[in-house]
Amino acid sequence: MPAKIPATVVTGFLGAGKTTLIRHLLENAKGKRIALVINEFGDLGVDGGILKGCGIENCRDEDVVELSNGCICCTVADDFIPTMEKLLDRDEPVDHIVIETSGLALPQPLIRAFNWPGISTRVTVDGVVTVVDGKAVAEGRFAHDVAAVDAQRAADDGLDHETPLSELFEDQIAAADMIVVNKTDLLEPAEAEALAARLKAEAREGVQVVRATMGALPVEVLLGQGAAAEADMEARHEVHHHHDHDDEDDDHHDAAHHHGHDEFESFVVTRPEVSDPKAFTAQVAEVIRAHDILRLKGFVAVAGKPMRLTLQAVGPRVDTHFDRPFGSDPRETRLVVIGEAGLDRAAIEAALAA
Ligand SMILES: Nc1nc2c(ncn2[C@@H]2O[C@H](COP(=O)(O)OP(=O)(O)OP(=O)(O)O)[C@@H](O)[C@H]2O)c(=O)[nH]1
Repeated sequence: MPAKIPATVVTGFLGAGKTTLIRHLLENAKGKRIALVINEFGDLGVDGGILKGCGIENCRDEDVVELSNGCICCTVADDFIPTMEKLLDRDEPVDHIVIETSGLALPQPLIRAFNWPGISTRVTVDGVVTVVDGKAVAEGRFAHDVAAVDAQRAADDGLDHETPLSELFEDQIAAADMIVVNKTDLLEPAEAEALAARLKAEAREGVQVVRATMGALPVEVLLGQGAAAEADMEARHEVHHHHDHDDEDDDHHDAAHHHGHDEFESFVVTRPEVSDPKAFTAQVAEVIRAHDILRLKGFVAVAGKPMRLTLQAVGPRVDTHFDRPFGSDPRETRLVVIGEAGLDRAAIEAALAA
């Protein structure tokens, strides 16, 4: 039987730097043929848009596959498995598969999917790489205190003291083989070191914690971990208490807390060309602040410029750069807005159109 194809799962909270890390990996793949599978939150396909046509030599458009919008634990049978099978059935096999999970997805259901008959004999999870926004976590935005939570749980089993965001973060840490403390350029060296030490203490035994800027890590560090993560799911248990009840309580499968993604929503805002990109960026920053938007990203059409302006905002920080000509895509501004459920869509649309 041929050796299993290794797959690396890249997970991490919204805007932590997953796409940036993958881009760096592709640019430095040293001839390795890598296929990408992308599971995005929001229906705009920004990450696919950034990675497709990225101009990187050994990254061909057909090597980038986007999964339909939605969480993998719901779509595994009709979307994820067929996508993987198609990839594995190619005449020219790839050397490695990299899967970018949605920044709001639990990694565990995806890893578990590798045990499905049909693919379990052909592919293995080489490693789960959890990318952390070092700046955000150091500022305590997704901070959590595992010891305190455990103490609360011990005191009252029926209570859920966690917010969805911190649960998600803990699940991503629990699933990791490697934790990348990214955005260290925004931290003092001592802060980055302290954060790395803290995450190491919270992670499973033996998990590597590395620091990075713009996800720049050698391919040898990221790939080839040989973890076979799908085979030791018990060690990577979800923090979410609801998964403990899955067997006895299947009726509640649709309840929001079962998935951890219904607490979030996203929509796309479309605008015509923008004449003053600086002013528009400031406007975006203001809207983010006013509406507690978690993540906003997409492409801006700037009057008189043939290139699209990529706009990326993580919390209050907005980055922009021109990436490539619009090509056959419509010349318009399209932004995906992601936040916790209850976003005031009409007000956000109005504010972005002002
Ligand atoms: N200063 C700084 N910015 C970074 C770094 N890494 C990524 N970024 C920026 O952070 C923003 C988000 O990066 P992405 O790579 O798109 O993050 P992501 O995790 O793929 O985001 P989602 O797909 O929305 O979950 C972009 O504007 C990046 O340029 C870093 O190390 N330092």
